[in-house]
Amino acid sequence: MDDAPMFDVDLRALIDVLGTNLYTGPGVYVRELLQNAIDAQTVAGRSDAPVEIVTDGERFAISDSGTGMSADAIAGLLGTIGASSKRDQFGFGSSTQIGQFGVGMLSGFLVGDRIEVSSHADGSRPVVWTGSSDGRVEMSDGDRGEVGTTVSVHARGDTRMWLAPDRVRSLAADFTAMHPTPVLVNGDRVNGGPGLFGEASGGRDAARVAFCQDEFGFTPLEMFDVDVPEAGLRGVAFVQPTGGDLVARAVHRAYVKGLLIGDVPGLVPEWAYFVRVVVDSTGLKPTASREGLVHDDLFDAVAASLGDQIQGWLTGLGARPALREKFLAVHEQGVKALAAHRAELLGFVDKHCLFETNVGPMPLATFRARFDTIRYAGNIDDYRVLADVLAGRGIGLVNAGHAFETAAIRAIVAADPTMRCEPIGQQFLLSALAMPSPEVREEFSGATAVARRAVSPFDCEVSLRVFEPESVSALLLTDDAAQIAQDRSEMLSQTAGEPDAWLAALSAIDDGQSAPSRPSLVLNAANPLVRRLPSLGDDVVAGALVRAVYSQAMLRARRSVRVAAASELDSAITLLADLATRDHAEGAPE
Ligand SMILES: Nc1ncnc2c1ncn2[C@@H]1O[C@H](COP(=O)(O)OP(=O)(O)OP(=O)(O)O)[C@@H](O)[C@H]1O
Repeated sequence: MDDAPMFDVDLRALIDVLGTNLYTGPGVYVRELLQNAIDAQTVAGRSDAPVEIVTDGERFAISDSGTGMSADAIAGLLGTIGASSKRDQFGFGSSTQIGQFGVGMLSGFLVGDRIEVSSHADGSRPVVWTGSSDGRVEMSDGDRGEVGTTVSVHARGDTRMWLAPDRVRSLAADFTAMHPTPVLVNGDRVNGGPGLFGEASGGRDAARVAFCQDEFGFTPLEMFDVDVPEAGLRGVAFVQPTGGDLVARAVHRAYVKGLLIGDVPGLVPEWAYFVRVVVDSTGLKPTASREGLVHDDLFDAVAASLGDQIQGWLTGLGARPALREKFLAVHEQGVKALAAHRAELLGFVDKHCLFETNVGPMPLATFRARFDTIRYAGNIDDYRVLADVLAGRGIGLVNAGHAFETAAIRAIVAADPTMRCEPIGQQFLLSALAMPSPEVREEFSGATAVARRAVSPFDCEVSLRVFEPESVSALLLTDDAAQIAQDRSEMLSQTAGEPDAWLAALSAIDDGQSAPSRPSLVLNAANPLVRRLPSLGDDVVAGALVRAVYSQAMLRARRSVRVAAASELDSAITLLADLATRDHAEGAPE
């Protein structure tokens, strides 16, 4: 069995795979070697001792005072790809160290062809191990005095930039910013300073603001602590001071055991788009590249828990009016937009987000306490037509003119079965406007019939009401459903006879439905011109007057006139203009 053939590994090819598929760039070698040094010191109980990097652009060397490795350990661990001392017998990663895959050291080959490890373990002879990217390894006696390890890499010609002191300094500083172990690059400490997670005294909050500005690019509106004990996670949530991007996935900053993982999407639920978090966790698992987190059950539990904590913060705004106002000034539309899809936001939107209503701006909860039914207009035109008239009659109306407001209202109502909700369109006005007296109705019976005939080419109902102001001769009330039905029937009639399968299908659907309500021309019996209708005695003139009134109502409702209707309306107005001017023109031809 011992003689059984083994895999030969083409190390160069393996390094290419790691470089192009696992890691985002050659700079990861700084991170991997730093992490090995910190892990070794953690195991040796010397986390407070500095890890020192010396680099001049040609040669990079990192020294630690960790456990060191004996010749046997080096042969077993470094000479065997995938071997790691950081997994237990069951293959589980260590709770204190970061590494576990046994490939990190290979990242040195991304920038150099030779890695030299000079190590001294307690009770063993110092040793030097050299590994080459062509797969050759050498071992010789070393002369290192203190226990610990120095790993050196010599730059390949094209990789010198990755060993440049400034570059190394910035990579090391980013990676170890949250770690207590002091890291020196060419003698200068690159990490430390007041941490994000210490006590409030000692500059912690200023450090948090600076972190948010540097890393997320904004000064937070508010910041608060978050923690998820089962993931050994602590963190800070920063609330964005400007409306965030609802579509882009927000990324958050994650550290594991104090070492940078990077930007991680999905760490908080998408509805909490207004928050960015920085977290440090001992339980979340880094991916093999260590530049992302494994999306396992614990990750999902963390996202859910952070969501709960952000929701708790939102709820708490109820008792903090000044901050709530600031928050709503930038995020009101955003949370309204998401409320329909996120039960977590509904309560907040219901209680605190203002909706325009015909009795002043107010949250829906306040509106509901005042009116037993949430009546809302689903578009702004309808709202404008209806708001004042209904307010005058004591009927509350919400402007749900933006699509997401309608959706938010529906979701809020759906969450509470005791609540009543009624979308209303312009036709609702018909029931809200006063009917004329029986005498006036009687007086208008003939005129109404003439009016119906006059507007019959426009597929329109005629009703008679009395309303303010008198100067308005008529209203054209068109609900969306009626308008859509009218547009569709017009489209069908224009294309009649054309063999179009899509239109045929539409027409088939149409046949199966009961006729939708048609637009209504509501004549105002209080208007002087309309009042003249019953006494005109000439149906042609009366018809022309109704069509002129219809044109005015069209203009007022900001509806455009269809081509077919335009000529009918044109001749009506010409007739009236002719009648009105006939007696004034001197010497003009008849
Ligand atoms: N500076 C060091 N001091 C002591 N031991 C070390 C040092 N660097 C590496 N080792 C040993 O070599 C092993 C292999 O290191 P390598 O970086 O390849 O993988 P790892 O750190 O175990 O896992 P990962 O691939 O996840 O980083 C380590 O498990 C550790 O036992």
